[in-house]
Amino acid sequence: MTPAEEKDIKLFLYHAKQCDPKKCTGKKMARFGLVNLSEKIERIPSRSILLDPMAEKALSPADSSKKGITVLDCSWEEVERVFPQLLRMRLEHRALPYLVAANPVNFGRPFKLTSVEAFAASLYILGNKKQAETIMSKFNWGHTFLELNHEPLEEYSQAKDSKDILRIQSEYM
Ligand SMILES: C[S@@+](CC[C@H](N)C(=O)[O-])C[C@H]1O[C@@H](n2cnc3c(N)ncnc32)[C@H](O)[C@@H]1O
Repeated sequence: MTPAEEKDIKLFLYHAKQCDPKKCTGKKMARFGLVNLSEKIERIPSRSILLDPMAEKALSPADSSKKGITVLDCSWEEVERVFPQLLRMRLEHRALPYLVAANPVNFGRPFKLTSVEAFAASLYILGNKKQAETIMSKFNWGHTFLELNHEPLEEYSQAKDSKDILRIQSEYM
């Protein structure tokens, strides 16, 4: 698909109110109208992809038919407690493959992405590169994330399925 043909993928953010709202990248996206923000867990649409750092399956282009992408904006200290609670919901849990953070808090650290980085990486992998650039353009370090990860993101976006993603990831780790 060329960028001109891209149809926006719906983005959902469940905000657990565990971070400083002034520094929260998800809240900033909501201020720009780039994400549907909810503080009620039951509002997360079923069958959307839930970006879960602990999920067994990696996100791949084979997930492009799912109903939107959901990020759970919580503290990293709470991740291991909060995500297992969501397993009862009908969501497709997916982890992102090896990518390096470019945000000022975790710059250079693999896997530990902010909400906006996680959304942008997913959009890129699912073929919505223009939408990924649009959301990152609201952050002064946003372009750096896409630049720093350009090579793996391009490769991941050409992958066939989750297994293929893991094969590509192993070349970067
Ligand atoms: C833990 S919160 C932290 C948000 C941070 N306070 C902010 O301002 O962006 C980041 C969320 O992005 C998603 N995420 C980040 N890195 C991920 C990864 N490697 N795999 C899957 N999801 C990831 C998850 O939904 C995760 O809960």
